[in-house]
Amino acid sequence: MALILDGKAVAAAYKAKIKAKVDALAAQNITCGLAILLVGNDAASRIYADRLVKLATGLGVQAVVRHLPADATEEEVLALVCELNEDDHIHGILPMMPLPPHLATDRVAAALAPDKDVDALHPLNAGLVATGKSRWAPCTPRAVMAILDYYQIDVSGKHAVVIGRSNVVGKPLAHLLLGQNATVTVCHSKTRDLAALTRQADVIVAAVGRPALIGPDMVRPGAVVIDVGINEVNGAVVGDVDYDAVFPIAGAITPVPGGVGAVTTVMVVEAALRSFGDL
Ligand SMILES: Nc1nc(=O)c2c([nH]1)NC[C@@H]1CN(c3ccc(C(=O)N[C@@H](CCC(=O)O)C(=O)O)cc3)C=[N+]21
Repeated sequence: MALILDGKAVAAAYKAKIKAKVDALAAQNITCGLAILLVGNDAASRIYADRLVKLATGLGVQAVVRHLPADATEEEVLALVCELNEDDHIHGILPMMPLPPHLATDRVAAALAPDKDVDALHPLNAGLVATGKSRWAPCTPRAVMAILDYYQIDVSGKHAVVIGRSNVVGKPLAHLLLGQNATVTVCHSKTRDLAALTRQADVIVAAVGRPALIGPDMVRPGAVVIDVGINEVNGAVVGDVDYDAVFPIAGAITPVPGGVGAVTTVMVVEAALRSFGDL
């Protein structure tokens, strides 16, 4: 029987701090603005954008979704990024990943104003995260670390196995875990015998986007299982972990929904507010 790591409880602690900050800004007639740049129709990105707009609005932060069609040209995307960079009412910009394959993610990332770059996509910010010099890692890895911190799960000296090597989740999360003195293994689609590695893990983080990727045979009894996946299956949102099967074996586990995702959205609003100083 696993301890359920409740993302909503973690989120609540941050929401209170965000609300205080937003109220202080409102007293000065300042409204924080977040722009979500969505190109195409990725399911996880749509779910995320909807959640973000609801959360931000509820907290008094103005969130706008700028939606471009899946066949938008790179020039159109870059022009929109430039417009948002120059818009004084916009304090944070979040381009949803993945971008459609015909777009060069690197060039879009490099076009972001580094100060408005909510998910540390700009190479300057990514480099600072990799060298352990930035408080503003991408929002999903920060959400994972916030959950571990809230439940006082110390990763120092532990073996963390991260599955997924994206620039928004796997890679930066590996850096954050290293910063907390974990021994980190990063796995991906070319990894041989994934189960042999996950069975050695004290902490498993699944960030792939494949339902039921992690089954009970892959988890050492007592391991901490963090599910970053957001998949739509028959209209329901599920993660990358076969939750019901893994729950009896794990020591602690994040549900989906109500786990990492519930904290990630709060991290975005926090990051949008960062130009106004620390919370
Ligand atoms: N640059 C970038 N950064 C991302 O972090 C990123 C991205 N692009 N593209 C899309 C994926 C997906 N993603 C989600 C995060 C939270 C929820 C979320 O709030 N989930 C809630 C509710 C789900 C529901 O509606 O049931 C929950 O898990 O409790 C969903 C999806 C972030 N991603």
